Amino acid sequence: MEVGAPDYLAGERQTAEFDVESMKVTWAGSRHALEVSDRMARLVASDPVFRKDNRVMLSRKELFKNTLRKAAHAWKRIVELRLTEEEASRVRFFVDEPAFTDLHWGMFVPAIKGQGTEEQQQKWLPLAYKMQIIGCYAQTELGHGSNVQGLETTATFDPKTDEFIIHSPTLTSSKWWPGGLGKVSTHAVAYARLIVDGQEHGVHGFIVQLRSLDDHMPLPGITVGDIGMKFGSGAYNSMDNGVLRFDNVRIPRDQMLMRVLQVTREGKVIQSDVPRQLIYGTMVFVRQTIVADASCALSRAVCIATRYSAVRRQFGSQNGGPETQVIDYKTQQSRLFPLLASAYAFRFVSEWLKSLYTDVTEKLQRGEFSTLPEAHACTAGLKSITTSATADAIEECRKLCGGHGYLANSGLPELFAVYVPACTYEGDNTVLLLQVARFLVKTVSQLGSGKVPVGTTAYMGRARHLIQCKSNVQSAEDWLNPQVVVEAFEARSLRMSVACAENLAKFPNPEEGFAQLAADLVEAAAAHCQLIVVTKFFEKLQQDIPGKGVKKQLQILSSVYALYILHKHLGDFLSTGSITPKQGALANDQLRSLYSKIRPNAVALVDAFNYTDHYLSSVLGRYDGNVYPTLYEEAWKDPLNDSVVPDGYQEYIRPLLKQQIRNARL
Ligand SMILES: CCCCCCCCCCCCCC(=O)SCCNC(=O)CCNC(=O)[C@H](O)C(C)(C)COP(=O)(O)OP(=O)(O)OC[C@H]1O[C@@H](n2cnc3c(N)ncnc32)[C@H](O)[C@@H]1OP(=O)(O)O
Ligand SMILES: Cc1cc2nc3c(=O)[nH]c(=O)nc-3n(C[C@H](O)[C@H](O)[C@H](O)COP(=O)(O)OP(=O)(O)OC[C@H]3O[C@@H](n4cnc5c(N)ncnc54)[C@H](O)[C@@H]3O)c2cc1C
Repeated sequence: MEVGAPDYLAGERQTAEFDVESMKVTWAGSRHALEVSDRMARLVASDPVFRKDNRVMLSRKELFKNTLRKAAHAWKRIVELRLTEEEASRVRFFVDEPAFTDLHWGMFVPAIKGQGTEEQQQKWLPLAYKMQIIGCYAQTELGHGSNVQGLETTATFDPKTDEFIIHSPTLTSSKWWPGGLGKVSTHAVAYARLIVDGQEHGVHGFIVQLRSLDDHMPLPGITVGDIGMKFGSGAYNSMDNGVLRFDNVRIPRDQMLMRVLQVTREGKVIQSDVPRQLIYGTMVFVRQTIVADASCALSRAVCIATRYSAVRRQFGSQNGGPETQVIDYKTQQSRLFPLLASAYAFRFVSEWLKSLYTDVTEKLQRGEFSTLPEAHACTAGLKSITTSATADAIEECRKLCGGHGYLANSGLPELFAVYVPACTYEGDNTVLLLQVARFLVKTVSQLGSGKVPVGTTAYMGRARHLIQCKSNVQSAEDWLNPQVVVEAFEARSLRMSVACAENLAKFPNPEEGFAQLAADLVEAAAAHCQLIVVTKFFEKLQQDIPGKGVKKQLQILSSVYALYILHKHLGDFLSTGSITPKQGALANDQLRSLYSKIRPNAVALVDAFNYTDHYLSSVLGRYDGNVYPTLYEEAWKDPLNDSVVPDGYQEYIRPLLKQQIRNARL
């Protein structure tokens, strides 16, 4: 905010009962992270190349070229200022425009790191780090995305030349969707069925050069292009999602990523001690980062809706006084505050997931693979529930802003359009929950075998208690006790998983049973994942959290998150007998009183996200709350208002009006 400019939300900020600066540190993860983030946000906001207010007005070609310009400029600044990787990734984040760089840094580099041998990493990573090559992740095909084993592209070893021949045998084997592929990438990690000596060895990753490093023309045998416009204006159309076909393209043998499986010069196939599933490792990595992205997108939408709800007034004027701020309506609070609590919940669960991922990666390096299934289930499940909730929440925030939320300059329509594919990419959310369900059913089936469940399924080890326990909540106050809440969530989750396992046992063919019960299995999986989010929020509160009133606010938010989920899924809690209808009603009473506690802190709680006006790009979410004059000013900037009488008047409006006059005379 400019120094001396009026702050229309100052009154809201004065009622805060906690230290906002300390909350900023907690949200960012550390003082260092906050400092880096803050510095990079300002660097981007102050650079005119990164302006984005005109994005939705640009044609696809202009938008795309502008994205290239921004990406090149960002890289130039990163090199000039010698930014660290942490700083560089914050710059890309605040530039806030989907681009080929997301896939280069987010998937191409991690795929080589995770699936390449030491030598392969040494050869390719330095080139990628300096952006002397630009890469994408080419897995999905026209015919198959979820079913990775169903991919049709082939990689056939030719022992005569020591090469692989990469080929697209059918139309449906065309690579379809990879970001950065359409117009930019020089290289791809392409996934194909490995064939050696006529034998198939499953799907593996291959580094394939696509375009000349001299003139960017596709290499012989490569057909490549963009797949076309996507949902919304601006939005994800800055990305060149691409189509790619291979016509017997030859690559050297050492361009197969060989950490999991090696093919020797003689054509021998050697399985290393690394599990096959590591071929899916890049997806595990990215799913984990997508959970953190969910908290960013959600907090951004909530920040806009909260500030605007405090500015906007409707009805309730008494004796000519001001009308009621819409944030004071209980219905507005019951729709908005759970989303605010969810933003914090997703932030902390993503922090935890990152540490789990780091831990599992270290173990994998040491040759310990036992925690991989849990890492897969957690990343898949949390990716699924956080992205679904966030996509719904962005749309809810748009509605919370009434008519003005539908204006592009509210920032919400484009945020929704950019965000919503997160429910599909990196694994369709339903398909991912089915993976979690498989893991849960397996865990339940092993309960009697002496194998003690660990990690996020440790609670299943108390199955005997959880299957019959009764919640002892007697008052609304009791619902503020984390242990009471967690036990209700554990009982609900365990009972849903056990019910699924029992029903599955009735089918002679387990796969047929799994297919028939899929809808119930998905609900059991979601219940388990919600339990994880609730538990990790409460566990966060066990840590030392400095700053006046900060912990208190987080306690309130954690209870709001948990009781909101309980209220939303009351049917599950009641049908499993985890709580009684009376206890459900008490939870709702508690939720209502918690909303009143959030109310004076709401604006400060979104200020703690520390978003610049540039990043928010929302007239409604401006830090200073100066909404109406800005909306009015912005309207006149629309190209339609360049002339008072519109183009087309002479051809289409005037003749119409004249004709009406003639008709009227008749
Ligand atoms: C800095 C960062 C920035 C980030 C920027 C990013 C920008 C984002 C931009 C957008 C970018 C978008 C980019 C994109 O979109 S990239 C494309 C993303 N594509 C997908 O996500 C495809 C989704 N499909 C799959 O993952 C698999 O095919 C599934 C899993 C569905 C089935 O598979 P399959 O038919 O083979 O499996 P199975 O069911 O027989 O299971 C077999 C066994 O394997 C285990 N298993 C399965 N999966 C994993 C795993 N992952 N780790 C460890 N283990 C795993 C499984 O538990 C089972 O174990 P067990 O029961 O036998 O013990
Ligand atoms: C914006 C965007 C960017 C992308 N970027 C990349 C990229 O960079 N690289 C890349 O390789 N891919 C990329 N993808 C592809 C993406 O990973 C796939 O679209 C995704 O994995 C879903 O696969 P699908 O499209 O085959 O969906 P489908 O599997 O065809 O899903 C269609 C419907 O079928 C249901 N369904 C499918 N299987 C089952 C099942 N077993 N049981 C029950 N229901 C089922 C799904 O729930 C869904 O409702 C991108 C996609 C998008 C939208």
